[in-house]
Amino acid sequence: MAALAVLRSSAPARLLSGSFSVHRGGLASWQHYQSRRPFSNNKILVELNESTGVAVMKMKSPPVNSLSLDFLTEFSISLEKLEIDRGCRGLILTSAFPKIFSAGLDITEMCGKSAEHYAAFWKAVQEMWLKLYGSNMVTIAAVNGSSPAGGCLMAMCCDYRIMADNPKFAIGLNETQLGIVAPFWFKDTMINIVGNRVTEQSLQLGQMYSAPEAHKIGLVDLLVPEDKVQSTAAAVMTQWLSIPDHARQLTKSMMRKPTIDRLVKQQEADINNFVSFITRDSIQKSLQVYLDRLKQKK
Ligand SMILES: CC/C=C\C/C=C\CCCC/C=C/C(=O)SCCNC(=O)CCNC(=O)[C@H](O)C(C)(C)COP(=O)(O)OP(=O)(O)OC[C@H]1O[C@@H](n2cnc3c(N)ncnc32)[C@H](O)[C@@H]1OP(=O)(O)O
Repeated sequence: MAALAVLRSSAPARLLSGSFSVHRGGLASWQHYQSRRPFSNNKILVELNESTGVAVMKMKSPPVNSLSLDFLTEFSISLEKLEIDRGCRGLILTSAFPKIFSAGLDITEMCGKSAEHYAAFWKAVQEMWLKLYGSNMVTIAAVNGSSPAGGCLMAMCCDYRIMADNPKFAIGLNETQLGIVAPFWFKDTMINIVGNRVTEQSLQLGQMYSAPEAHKIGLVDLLVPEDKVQSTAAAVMTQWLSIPDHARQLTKSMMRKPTIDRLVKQQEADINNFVSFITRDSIQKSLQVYLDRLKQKK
C-alpha cells in the first residue's frame, strides 16, 4: 500500500499521458488505454470515463480469462497506469464474457515448465495481488460469472463485490480440489472478508459457493440480476466516491497494510516455496489429472 501511495503522489498525470499514450477525448467520451508491449494481445480492455473518474477494466482473454503470465503482466501494467492517473479514482473490474469472471490461475503455467518459469509466474501473481489489494482507488468487482481460485482472489482484492444472481455461477478458493494449497496471502485475504472459521472450512474443502451461498457467507456483498451487474457497480461506485479520497485511502491502508506487509517481507521466500511445491512429481501429477479431466468433461 505504501508503495502505491508513493506512486500516486509522485507521478503527475502529464507524465502518464506522455509515457503510455493515453488518448484523452471529450468529457463524455471513453478513453482506451493501449498497451505498447509487443507480446500483448490486449487481454485487458480498459475504459476510463474522464467525467466520472471511473475506469472499467474488462478481462478479455478467451476462453475463460485464465490468469497466464502474459495476462497477469498486462493486468498489472494496466492497473499501474490507472493508479498513477490523477483523473482516475475508481475501478470496476469485470469480465468481457458472460458466465465467466475468471477461471483463476492458468493451470498450464504450472505444469511441465522450468523452475525459472514457475518463479516468474508466481512473481506475477504476487504483483497482481499487491497492486490490486493495495490500490488507492475504490475497487469494485462486478462478478458476472464463475470465479474459482485466482479469480475469486481478484474479486476478494476489491473493496466491494457485486455478483450476478445466478445459482449456476460459483466462486471460492477451490485449490485443495486440485491437490494444491492456497498460499497464506490468499487465506489472509479471505479471512479479512468472511472470518477465520468460514475460511478454514472453505480452504480445507476447496469449497465453491453458488452466488446465493457466497452472498449468505458475506463473500460477495450484493446479488443483482445478471443484466444489472454493471449499472449497479456504477451506482455503488458513485456512493463510495462521495467519501473524501484521503480519508478513505488512509482507512483502507490501515485495514490492509498488515496483510500486505506480511507478503512483502517474505516475497522471495514465498516464490521459493511455490517453486519447490509445484515442481514435486506428486503435485505435477495432480495438476495434470485435473487439467485432463477439465478437457475431457465435454
Ligand atoms: C505450501 C504452499 C506453498 C506455496 C503455494 C503452492 C501452491 C500453489 C497454489 C496455487 C494457487 C492456485 C490458484 C488457482 O487459481 S488454480 C486454478 C483453479 N481453477 C479452476 O479450478 C477452474 C477450472 N475451470 C473450470 O472450472 C471451468 O473451466 C470454468 C471456469 C467454470 C468454465 O467452464 P466452461 O465454460 O464449461 O469452460 P470449460 O471448462 O470447457 O473450459 C474451456 C477451456 O478452458 C480450459 N481451462 C479452464 N480453466 C482453466 C484454467 N484455470 N487454466 C487453464 N485452462 C483452463 C479448459 O481446459 C478448456 O480447454 P479446452 O482446450 O478443452 O477448450
